[in-house]
Amino acid sequence: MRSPVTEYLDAVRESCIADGDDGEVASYIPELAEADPDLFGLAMCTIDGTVYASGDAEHRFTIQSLSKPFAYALALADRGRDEVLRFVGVEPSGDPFNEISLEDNGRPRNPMINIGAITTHALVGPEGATAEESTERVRAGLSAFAGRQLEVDEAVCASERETADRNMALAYLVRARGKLQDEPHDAVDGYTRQCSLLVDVRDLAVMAMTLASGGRNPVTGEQVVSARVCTQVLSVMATCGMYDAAGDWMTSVGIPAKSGVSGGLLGSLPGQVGIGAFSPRLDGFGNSVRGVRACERLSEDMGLHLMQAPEVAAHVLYGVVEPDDDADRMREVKLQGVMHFAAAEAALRELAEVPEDGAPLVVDLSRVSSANGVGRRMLREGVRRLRQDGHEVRVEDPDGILED
Ligand SMILES: NC(=O)CC[C@H](N)C(=O)O
Repeated sequence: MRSPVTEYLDAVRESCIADGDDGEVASYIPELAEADPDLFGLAMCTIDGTVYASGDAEHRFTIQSLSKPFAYALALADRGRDEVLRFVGVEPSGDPFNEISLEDNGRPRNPMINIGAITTHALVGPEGATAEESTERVRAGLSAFAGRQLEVDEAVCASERETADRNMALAYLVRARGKLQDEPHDAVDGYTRQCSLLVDVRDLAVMAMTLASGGRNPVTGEQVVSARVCTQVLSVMATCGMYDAAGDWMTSVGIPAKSGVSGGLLGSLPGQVGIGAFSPRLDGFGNSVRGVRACERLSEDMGLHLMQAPEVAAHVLYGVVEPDDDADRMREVKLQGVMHFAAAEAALRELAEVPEDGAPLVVDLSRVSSANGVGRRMLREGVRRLRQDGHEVRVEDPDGILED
């Protein structure tokens, strides 16, 4: 059976093509100007590692700025958040991607624009790593996000190096402010190799889903970075990933995302989906025109906006069975769904209502699908207090939801 999801992606692609062919292929890197402007691929990866793809999904292109969130993730993993924040900020610049966006203290404003990404590249690897070691760690790290070994497109890399005056100038500026750990030439060289890694839209979808699932690659199962690192990266993508169109993007699409000049675009919706798109024609901000349209449509049709309220808490109570005088006088509180703060709060309120009539209580968690740290602590505390008040409580927890 051909999946309806694949057919849906085909329909989204076709509707974006029907909208016209505006936008220009990037030409400031001469090799990029050679791209076929009509290429258009779209892919989606789910949390269990299923990848759906449509259109030119096998075509490989250079990752360019889509590498930035992943290099940032590696720097955070290798040096820690506080250390990385000493060198690169997290504020949206509102500037184009190649602007001189420095704070008064000399820190680049964020890691998603060139000046911040060059600085970030030099922070990958252990303290004291050589420029070559950082660059190889970036290649290997991005490969782990993709779940396959990524290679550099040497022609694009050489082409960008020859025209990298502006990036070189940015690197010298940061170096002059004491925020660049490598020699400017080495940092730009490594960053350019990072941008020249070849990917296709499936890779992007898997990489995006890895960020969206707390750092675990859904296909290989490898824990690439920690969940805490992913939270930081996704937050910066949400506020800075689409350059000076970031606000417009967040309100209309509502998915943490990153774009790049070769025409790639990726979106990471925490816990739900990773999206990869490729179409080389760019708008004035340097974002893929068709990629943006496709994401707008996916978000609208599938209700993917991050700020849309989920309906978890209201349905936490599956039912209460009151003690039956004829039987063994047991009371049951049956809970269901995902146990976050809001759901656990509703459950605690229900537990607080349990009358002190001596009937033993069963708290049934067999329909609870998962709990986070807060949900678990709150439920445990509720049970502890009931017992302290003299209730006889048994917790039915076949999946070990309350265990760490
Ligand atoms: N926006 C981009 O994709 C820019 C990346 C490109 N390598 C550059 O440094 O200019």
